[in-house]
Amino acid sequence: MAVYTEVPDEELNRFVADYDIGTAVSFKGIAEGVENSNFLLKTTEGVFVLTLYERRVDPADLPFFIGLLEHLAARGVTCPQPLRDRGGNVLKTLCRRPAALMTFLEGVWVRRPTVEHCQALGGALASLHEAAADYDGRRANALSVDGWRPIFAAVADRADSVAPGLSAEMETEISFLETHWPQDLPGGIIHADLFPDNVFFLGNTISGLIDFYFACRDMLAYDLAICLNAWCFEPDMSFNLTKGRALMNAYARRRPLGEAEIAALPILARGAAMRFFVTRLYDLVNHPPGAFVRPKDPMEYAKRIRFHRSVTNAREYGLGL
Ligand SMILES: Nc1ncnc2c1ncn2[C@@H]1O[C@H](COP(=O)(O)OP(=O)(O)O)[C@@H](O)[C@H]1O
Ligand SMILES: N[C@@H](CCOP(=O)(O)O)C(=O)O
Repeated sequence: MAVYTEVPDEELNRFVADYDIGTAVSFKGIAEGVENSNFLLKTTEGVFVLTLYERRVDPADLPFFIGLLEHLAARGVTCPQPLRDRGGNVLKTLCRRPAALMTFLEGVWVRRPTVEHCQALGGALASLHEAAADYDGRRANALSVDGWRPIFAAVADRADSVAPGLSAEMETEISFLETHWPQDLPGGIIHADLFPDNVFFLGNTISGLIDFYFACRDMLAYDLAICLNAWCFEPDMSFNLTKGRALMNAYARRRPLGEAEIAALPILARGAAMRFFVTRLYDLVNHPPGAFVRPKDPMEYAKRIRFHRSVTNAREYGLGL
Protein backbone atom coordinates (compact mmCIF):
# COMPACT_ATOMS: atom_id res chain seq x y z
CA MET A 1 0.00 0.00 0.00
CA ALA A 2 1.11 3.52 -0.62
CA VAL A 3 2.07 4.60 2.84
CA TYR A 4 5.82 4.96 2.88
CA THR A 5 5.91 7.22 5.92
CA GLU A 6 4.02 6.69 9.17
CA VAL A 7 2.74 9.87 10.84
CA PRO A 8 2.72 9.77 14.67
CA ASP A 9 -0.44 11.20 16.33
CA GLU A 10 1.36 14.11 18.03
CA GLU A 11 2.89 15.25 14.72
CA LEU A 12 -0.47 14.96 12.96
CA ASN A 13 -2.25 16.98 15.65
CA ARG A 14 0.39 19.70 15.52
CA PHE A 15 0.04 19.81 11.71
CA VAL A 16 -3.79 19.97 11.80
CA ALA A 17 -3.66 22.75 14.42
CA ASP A 18 -2.06 25.05 11.81
CA TYR A 19 -5.34 25.03 9.81
CA ASP A 20 -8.89 26.17 10.47
CA ILE A 21 -10.27 22.65 10.01
CA GLY A 22 -11.12 21.63 13.57
CA THR A 23 -9.42 18.67 15.19
CA ALA A 24 -8.63 15.19 13.86
CA VAL A 25 -11.35 12.57 14.32
CA SER A 26 -9.86 9.75 12.24
CA PHE A 27 -6.77 9.23 10.14
CA LYS A 28 -6.16 6.27 7.82
CA GLY A 29 -3.56 5.35 5.24
CA ILE A 30 -4.93 4.99 1.69
CA ALA A 31 -3.91 1.69 0.15
CA GLU A 32 -4.04 2.85 -3.49
CA GLY A 33 -1.42 4.78 -5.40
CA VAL A 34 2.26 4.09 -5.78
CA GLU A 35 4.12 7.39 -5.78
CA ASN A 36 3.28 9.24 -2.54
CA SER A 37 1.98 8.51 0.96
CA ASN A 38 -1.72 9.41 1.11
CA PHE A 39 -4.02 9.53 4.13
CA LEU A 40 -7.72 10.12 4.60
CA LEU A 41 -8.15 12.67 7.37
CA LYS A 42 -11.53 13.32 8.98
CA THR A 43 -11.76 16.30 11.27
CA THR A 44 -14.60 17.89 13.18
CA GLU A 45 -15.01 20.19 10.12
CA GLY A 46 -14.73 17.86 7.12
CA VAL A 47 -12.85 15.22 5.13
CA PHE A 48 -9.44 15.84 3.55
CA VAL A 49 -6.58 14.00 1.88
CA LEU A 50 -3.12 14.46 3.33
CA THR A 51 -0.25 13.77 0.93
CA LEU A 52 3.38 13.34 1.87
CA TYR A 53 5.44 13.69 -1.30
CA GLU A 54 7.93 10.90 -1.86
CA ARG A 55 10.00 9.37 -4.64
CA ARG A 56 9.52 10.93 -8.05
CA VAL A 57 8.03 14.23 -6.94
CA ASP A 58 10.62 17.01 -6.88
CA PRO A 59 9.65 19.55 -4.17
CA ALA A 60 10.71 22.33 -6.56
CA ASP A 61 7.80 21.28 -8.85
CA LEU A 62 5.13 21.47 -6.14
CA PRO A 63 4.25 25.15 -6.74
CA PHE A 64 3.58 24.24 -10.40
CA PHE A 65 1.16 21.45 -9.39
CA ILE A 66 -0.59 23.51 -6.75
CA GLY A 67 -0.98 26.49 -9.08
CA LEU A 68 -2.37 24.17 -11.75
CA LEU A 69 -4.99 22.65 -9.41
CA GLU A 70 -6.17 26.12 -8.42
CA HIS A 71 -6.18 27.31 -12.05
CA LEU A 72 -8.22 24.30 -13.23
CA ALA A 73 -10.78 24.57 -10.44
CA ALA A 74 -11.32 28.25 -11.31
CA ARG A 75 -12.23 27.05 -14.83
CA GLY A 76 -14.69 24.38 -13.77
CA VAL A 77 -12.49 21.25 -13.65
CA THR A 78 -13.24 19.22 -10.51
CA CYS A 79 -9.89 18.36 -8.97
CA PRO A 80 -8.39 18.37 -5.46
CA GLN A 81 -7.99 21.85 -4.00
CA PRO A 82 -5.02 22.66 -1.79
CA LEU A 83 -5.85 24.04 1.66
CA ARG A 84 -3.97 27.01 3.07
CA ASP A 85 -2.93 27.11 6.69
CA ARG A 86 -3.48 30.24 8.81
CA GLY A 87 -0.24 31.70 7.46
CA GLY A 88 -1.43 31.21 3.85
CA ASN A 89 0.96 28.29 3.20
CA VAL A 90 -0.02 25.30 1.06
CA LEU A 91 3.28 23.47 1.14
CA LYS A 92 4.36 22.35 4.57
CA THR A 93 6.70 19.82 6.09
CA LEU A 94 5.54 16.73 7.99
CA CYS A 95 7.77 13.85 9.08
CA ARG A 96 10.62 15.48 7.13
CA ARG A 97 8.62 15.23 3.88
CA PRO A 98 6.96 18.00 1.84
CA ALA A 99 3.25 17.73 2.67
CA ALA A 100 -0.07 19.28 1.65
CA LEU A 101 -3.74 18.94 2.55
CA MET A 102 -6.28 18.67 -0.26
CA THR A 103 -10.05 18.61 -0.45
CA PHE A 104 -11.58 15.13 -0.69
CA LEU A 105 -13.37 14.28 -3.97
CA GLU A 106 -16.48 12.09 -4.12
CA GLY A 107 -16.64 9.22 -6.58
CA VAL A 108 -14.94 5.92 -7.35
CA TRP A 109 -12.54 4.85 -10.03
CA VAL A 110 -13.65 2.10 -12.38
CA ARG A 111 -11.70 -1.16 -12.54
CA ARG A 112 -13.17 -2.15 -15.92
CA PRO A 113 -13.93 0.99 -17.94
CA THR A 114 -16.86 0.63 -20.36
CA VAL A 115 -17.37 2.35 -23.71
CA GLU A 116 -19.43 5.03 -21.89
CA HIS A 117 -16.58 5.68 -19.45
CA CYS A 118 -14.13 6.02 -22.37
CA GLN A 119 -16.44 8.47 -24.09
CA ALA A 120 -16.77 10.56 -20.93
CA LEU A 121 -13.00 10.51 -20.51
CA GLY A 122 -12.40 11.78 -24.07
CA GLY A 123 -14.57 14.84 -23.42
CA ALA A 124 -13.00 15.45 -20.00
CA LEU A 125 -9.47 15.26 -21.41
CA ALA A 126 -10.26 17.84 -24.10
CA SER A 127 -11.88 20.10 -21.46
CA LEU A 128 -8.82 19.73 -19.26
CA HIS A 129 -6.55 20.78 -22.14
CA GLU A 130 -8.81 23.75 -22.85
CA ALA A 131 -8.99 24.82 -19.18
CA ALA A 132 -5.21 24.63 -18.77
CA ALA A 133 -4.45 26.48 -22.00
CA ASP A 134 -3.88 29.83 -20.24
CA TYR A 135 -1.94 28.42 -17.26
CA ASP A 136 1.50 30.00 -17.35
CA GLY A 137 3.34 27.52 -15.09
CA ARG A 138 6.37 25.81 -16.65
CA ARG A 139 7.40 22.21 -16.19
CA ALA A 140 9.10 20.10 -18.84
CA ASN A 141 8.15 16.44 -19.29
CA ALA A 142 11.02 14.48 -17.73
CA LEU A 143 9.37 11.27 -18.90
CA SER A 144 9.22 12.09 -22.61
CA VAL A 145 11.39 10.57 -25.33
CA ASP A 146 14.72 11.83 -23.91
CA GLY A 147 13.91 10.32 -20.52
CA TRP A 148 13.26 6.73 -21.63
CA ARG A 149 16.79 5.62 -22.55
CA PRO A 150 18.45 6.57 -19.23
CA ILE A 151 15.75 4.76 -17.22
CA PHE A 152 15.93 1.72 -19.47
CA ALA A 153 19.76 1.71 -19.49
CA ALA A 154 19.78 1.50 -15.68
CA VAL A 155 17.94 -1.85 -15.77
CA ALA A 156 18.51 -3.21 -19.31
CA ASP A 157 20.89 -5.90 -18.03
CA ARG A 158 18.02 -7.35 -15.96
CA ALA A 159 15.25 -7.00 -18.58
CA ASP A 160 15.76 -10.51 -19.97
CA SER A 161 14.97 -11.95 -16.54
CA VAL A 162 11.46 -10.53 -17.02
CA ALA A 163 11.10 -11.94 -20.56
CA PRO A 164 13.80 -13.43 -22.81
CA GLY A 165 14.88 -11.05 -25.58
CA LEU A 166 13.20 -8.04 -23.97
CA SER A 167 16.40 -6.05 -23.59
CA ALA A 168 17.32 -6.12 -27.30
CA GLU A 169 13.73 -5.59 -28.41
CA MET A 170 13.23 -2.46 -26.31
CA GLU A 171 16.68 -1.07 -27.09
CA THR A 172 15.73 -1.17 -30.79
CA GLU A 173 12.30 0.27 -30.02
CA ILE A 174 13.74 3.24 -28.09
CA SER A 175 16.14 3.98 -30.98
CA PHE A 176 13.20 3.94 -33.40
CA LEU A 177 11.18 6.29 -31.19
CA GLU A 178 14.13 8.66 -30.74
CA THR A 179 14.53 8.90 -34.52
CA HIS A 180 10.85 9.31 -35.39
CA TRP A 181 9.45 11.25 -32.40
CA PRO A 182 7.36 14.22 -33.62
CA GLN A 183 8.51 17.69 -32.60
CA ASP A 184 6.09 20.37 -33.75
CA LEU A 185 2.63 19.28 -32.70
CA PRO A 186 0.34 21.63 -30.73
CA GLY A 187 1.44 21.76 -27.11
CA GLY A 188 0.05 22.73 -23.75
CA ILE A 189 -0.40 21.40 -20.25
CA ILE A 190 -0.99 17.65 -20.14
CA HIS A 191 -1.99 15.44 -17.20
CA ALA A 192 0.41 12.70 -18.38
CA ASP A 193 -0.99 9.94 -16.11
CA LEU A 194 -4.75 10.00 -16.64
CA PHE A 195 -5.24 6.29 -15.92
CA PRO A 196 -8.57 4.88 -14.68
CA ASP A 197 -7.35 5.11 -11.06
CA ASN A 198 -7.00 8.87 -11.45
CA VAL A 199 -10.53 9.51 -12.73
CA PHE A 200 -13.49 9.38 -10.36
CA PHE A 201 -16.99 8.55 -11.58
CA LEU A 202 -20.48 8.70 -10.14
CA GLY A 203 -22.28 6.31 -12.49
CA ASN A 204 -21.16 7.13 -16.02
CA THR A 205 -20.43 10.77 -15.16
CA ILE A 206 -16.96 11.98 -14.24
CA SER A 207 -16.97 13.49 -10.76
CA GLY A 208 -13.31 14.49 -10.53
CA LEU A 209 -9.72 14.08 -11.72
CA ILE A 210 -6.81 13.49 -9.34
CA ASP A 211 -3.06 12.91 -9.24
CA PHE A 212 -1.59 15.75 -11.28
CA TYR A 213 1.96 14.99 -10.15
CA PHE A 214 3.21 14.11 -13.64
CA ALA A 215 1.49 17.12 -15.26
CA CYS A 216 3.81 19.11 -17.51
CA ARG A 217 4.06 20.84 -20.88
CA ASP A 218 4.11 18.51 -23.86
CA MET A 219 2.18 17.68 -27.01
CA LEU A 220 -1.56 17.55 -26.30
CA ALA A 221 -2.05 14.53 -28.55
CA TYR A 222 0.49 12.63 -26.43
CA ASP A 223 -1.94 12.88 -23.49
CA LEU A 224 -4.64 11.34 -25.70
CA ALA A 225 -2.20 8.57 -26.63
CA ILE A 226 -1.55 7.90 -22.92
CA CYS A 227 -5.31 7.57 -22.32
CA LEU A 228 -5.70 5.31 -25.34
CA ASN A 229 -3.14 2.95 -23.81
CA ALA A 230 -4.57 3.08 -20.30
CA TRP A 231 -8.30 2.83 -21.11
CA CYS A 232 -8.80 0.94 -24.37
CA PHE A 233 -7.03 -2.38 -23.86
CA GLU A 234 -8.66 -5.45 -22.35
CA PRO A 235 -7.12 -7.61 -19.60
CA ASP A 236 -5.87 -10.02 -22.30
CA MET A 237 -4.04 -6.97 -23.79
CA SER A 238 -6.18 -6.89 -26.94
CA PHE A 239 -7.12 -3.43 -28.22
CA ASN A 240 -10.85 -2.62 -27.96
CA LEU A 241 -11.71 -0.63 -31.08
CA THR A 242 -15.13 0.37 -29.74
CA LYS A 243 -13.53 1.96 -26.69
CA GLY A 244 -10.87 3.59 -28.86
CA ARG A 245 -13.56 5.05 -31.12
CA ALA A 246 -15.51 6.38 -28.12
CA LEU A 247 -12.44 7.99 -26.52
CA MET A 248 -10.86 9.48 -29.64
CA ASN A 249 -14.03 10.85 -31.20
CA ALA A 250 -15.31 12.35 -27.93
CA TYR A 251 -11.95 14.12 -27.56
CA ALA A 252 -11.91 15.30 -31.19
CA ARG A 253 -15.47 16.62 -30.99
CA ARG A 254 -14.38 19.05 -28.28
CA ARG A 255 -10.84 19.70 -29.52
CA PRO A 256 -10.50 18.83 -33.21
CA LEU A 257 -7.16 17.21 -34.04
CA GLY A 258 -4.96 18.66 -36.78
CA GLU A 259 -3.68 16.56 -39.70
CA ALA A 260 -0.17 16.31 -38.24
CA GLU A 261 -1.55 15.14 -34.88
CA ILE A 262 -3.67 12.49 -36.56
CA ALA A 263 -0.73 11.25 -38.61
CA ALA A 264 1.45 11.10 -35.48
CA LEU A 265 -0.99 9.12 -33.31
CA PRO A 266 0.50 5.65 -33.96
CA ILE A 267 3.99 6.78 -32.93
CA LEU A 268 2.65 8.81 -29.99
CA ALA A 269 0.78 5.72 -28.77
CA ARG A 270 3.94 3.63 -29.15
CA GLY A 271 5.93 6.21 -27.17
CA ALA A 272 3.26 6.53 -24.49
CA ALA A 273 3.38 2.76 -24.00
CA MET A 274 7.19 2.93 -23.79
CA ARG A 275 6.98 5.61 -21.09
CA PHE A 276 5.01 3.28 -18.79
CA PHE A 277 7.01 0.20 -19.83
CA VAL A 278 10.32 1.76 -18.71
CA THR A 279 9.11 3.08 -15.35
CA ARG A 280 7.32 -0.19 -14.56
CA LEU A 281 10.38 -2.24 -15.55
CA TYR A 282 12.58 -0.02 -13.40
CA ASP A 283 10.23 -0.31 -10.42
CA LEU A 284 9.91 -4.08 -10.83
CA VAL A 285 13.60 -4.90 -10.92
CA ASN A 286 14.35 -2.45 -8.09
CA HIS A 287 11.47 -3.66 -5.97
CA PRO A 288 12.62 -4.14 -2.38
CA PRO A 289 11.59 -7.63 -1.16
CA GLY A 290 8.70 -7.36 1.32
CA ALA A 291 7.70 -3.83 0.25
CA PHE A 292 3.99 -3.06 0.62
CA VAL A 293 3.48 -1.58 -2.83
CA ARG A 294 2.98 -4.26 -5.47
CA PRO A 295 4.93 -3.38 -8.62
CA LYS A 296 2.91 -2.96 -11.82
CA ASP A 297 3.58 -5.34 -14.69
CA PRO A 298 5.83 -3.88 -17.43
CA MET A 299 4.78 -6.65 -19.86
CA GLU A 300 1.31 -5.13 -20.11
CA TYR A 301 3.02 -2.20 -21.82
CA ALA A 302 5.51 -4.30 -23.84
CA LYS A 303 2.45 -6.01 -25.37
CA ARG A 304 0.83 -2.66 -26.15
CA ILE A 305 4.05 -1.51 -27.86
CA ARG A 306 3.94 -4.64 -30.06
CA PHE A 307 0.33 -3.87 -30.97
CA HIS A 308 1.10 -0.23 -31.85
CA ARG A 309 3.94 -1.35 -34.14
CA SER A 310 1.33 -2.97 -36.37
CA VAL A 311 -0.84 0.18 -36.58
CA THR A 312 -0.44 2.32 -39.69
CA ASN A 313 -3.02 5.07 -39.15
CA ALA A 314 -5.29 6.64 -36.54
CA ARG A 315 -8.44 5.06 -38.02
CA GLU A 316 -7.16 1.75 -36.61
CA TYR A 317 -7.62 3.35 -33.16
CA GLY A 318 -11.19 4.33 -34.08
CA LEU A 319 -10.62 8.01 -34.93
CA GLY A 320 -13.14 9.16 -37.54
CA LEU A 321 -15.00 5.83 -37.58
N1 LIG B 1 -8.51 14.47 -3.37
C1 LIG B 1 -8.81 13.18 -3.24
N2 LIG B 1 -10.09 12.81 -2.96
C2 LIG B 1 -10.40 11.51 -2.77
N3 LIG B 1 -9.52 10.51 -2.81
C3 LIG B 1 -8.24 10.80 -3.11
C4 LIG B 1 -7.82 12.15 -3.34
N4 LIG B 1 -6.49 12.13 -3.59
C5 LIG B 1 -6.10 10.85 -3.53
N5 LIG B 1 -7.14 10.04 -3.23
C6 LIG B 1 -7.10 8.59 -3.02
O1 LIG B 1 -5.75 8.21 -2.87
C7 LIG B 1 -5.37 7.26 -3.88
C8 LIG B 1 -3.95 7.52 -4.30
O2 LIG B 1 -3.84 8.84 -4.80
P1 LIG B 1 -2.83 9.18 -5.97
O3 LIG B 1 -2.76 10.66 -6.10
O4 LIG B 1 -3.17 8.39 -7.21
O5 LIG B 1 -1.49 8.63 -5.34
P2 LIG B 1 -0.06 8.40 -6.00
O6 LIG B 1 0.36 9.71 -6.58
O7 LIG B 1 0.75 7.95 -4.85
O8 LIG B 1 -0.20 7.32 -7.03
C9 LIG B 1 -6.40 7.41 -4.97
O9 LIG B 1 -6.59 6.23 -5.70
C10 LIG B 1 -7.64 7.80 -4.18
O10 LIG B 1 -8.25 6.63 -3.67
N1 LIG C 1 -0.05 5.02 -13.88
C1 LIG C 1 1.29 4.51 -13.77
C2 LIG C 1 1.84 4.53 -12.38
C3 LIG C 1 1.60 5.81 -11.60
O1 LIG C 1 0.74 5.46 -10.58
P1 LIG C 1 -0.47 6.38 -10.04
O2 LIG C 1 -1.08 5.57 -8.95
O3 LIG C 1 0.22 7.65 -9.61
O4 LIG C 1 -1.44 6.60 -11.18
C4 LIG C 1 1.36 3.05 -14.27
O5 LIG C 1 0.29 2.45 -14.40
O6 LIG C 1 2.46 2.57 -14.52
